[in-house]
Amino acid sequence: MSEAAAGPAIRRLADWSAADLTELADEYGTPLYVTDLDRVRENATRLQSAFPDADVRYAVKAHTGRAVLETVRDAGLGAECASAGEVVRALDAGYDEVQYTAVMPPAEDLDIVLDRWRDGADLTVVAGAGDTVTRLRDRGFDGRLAIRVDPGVGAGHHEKVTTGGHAKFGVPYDRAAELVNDARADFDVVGIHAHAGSGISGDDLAAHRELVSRMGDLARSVGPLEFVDVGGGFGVPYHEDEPPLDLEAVAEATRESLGDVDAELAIEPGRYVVADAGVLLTRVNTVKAVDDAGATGKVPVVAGVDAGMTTLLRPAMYDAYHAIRNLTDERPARPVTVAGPVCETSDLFCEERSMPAPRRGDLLAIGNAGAYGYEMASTYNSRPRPAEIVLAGEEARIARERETIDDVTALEVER
Ligand SMILES: Cc1ncc(COP(=O)(O)O)c(C=O)c1O
Ligand SMILES: N[C@@H](CCCC[NH3+])C(=O)O
Repeated sequence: MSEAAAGPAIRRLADWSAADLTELADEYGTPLYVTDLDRVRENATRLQSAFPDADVRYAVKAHTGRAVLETVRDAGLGAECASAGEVVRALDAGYDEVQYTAVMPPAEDLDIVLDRWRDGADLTVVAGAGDTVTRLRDRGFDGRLAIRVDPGVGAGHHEKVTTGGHAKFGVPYDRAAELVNDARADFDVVGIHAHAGSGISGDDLAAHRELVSRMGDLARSVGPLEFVDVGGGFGVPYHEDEPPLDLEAVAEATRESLGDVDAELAIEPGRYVVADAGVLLTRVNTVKAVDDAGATGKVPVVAGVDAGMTTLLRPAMYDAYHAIRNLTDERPARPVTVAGPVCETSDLFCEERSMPAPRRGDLLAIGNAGAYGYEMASTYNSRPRPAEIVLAGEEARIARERETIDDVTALEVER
């Protein structure tokens, strides 16, 4: 498949039609996630084109909505799951082969996943601790097992999403070969696995090379395997002026660093598949002029919107930058702080960013909201989660209904 068939490497917020998004917000209300399934398919296809010899598994945690899962499955990717819930959702969405990467797995997760395995699901369990291997053995699991390794090298857009080099994830590199060989007595050991972290940019290529090279060495030391999984983490540009990741260069670096191994390469990207396929629409409800003109000489404005950290957590949690566009009007720029309705100081989408001064009623679009957006939404402050619309060709349809306050209290038990 050519690069052209898979679309350009990044879809910027400016590329979305303001008229179409405004129509959706008017019809379905705000806050509203909009996910373009055609773009999801393009991203999946671009990954397969860049890594034609690899098994590409979508890290479903980035966006686990059914419509996205089905689109990615139809594009031919597998599923990488981090919990029993994700495994169940991937199997229900029709994935033939599912990988469960168990992180400190609660007993209930192991029980649910192994029940599915006993029922015949084609599952690979990735264990990141000797203790997890023991628990799997104790539960009578003798199926497809991979060992997650701490590669000792990490990368990512923020320290909170850097996994490599953190003792939480994987078995120590120098103990991995022994664990793989021991496990062969009781399981069908099919692979080794490592993940550097999330949001890897071109600047992190050296860390990626190092991780892959270490995994190549490990693979050669343990003998034939079905796969060497070098994780996901491929980043997308969040700033308007950031270049897209050169996927071909990453693929070439991966092949070179892995060297000759008696195993297939596997990767498990999440963000890359869905980030630029999603926008979050939010309506301005409050505008405040702030007295202090500051160094810019322009009166800063705080614009209150109906989405908050409960809708899109990334700015509050990682200080993540998301592009913001006023779809209603292009007015002269001034320093604007966009703030949500949650009673937390960190509930901000940007602080004193130069953008057209919003007015009450304006519609704002927040870019790259397709990955770790809806999935990290919460009901803090008793705020119902937003609705999600999916686009496919000319069609727009509701994929997740807007929650209500009744939904938020539905599980409460009265005395
Ligand atoms: C084990 C594992 N695989 C894959 C991913 C997907 O990462 P990303 O969405 O950055 O591609 C993650 C998240 O960091 C992960 O922890
Ligand atoms: N949730 C993170 C990515 C972490 C992925 C899981 N290991 C983000 O939004 O950037």
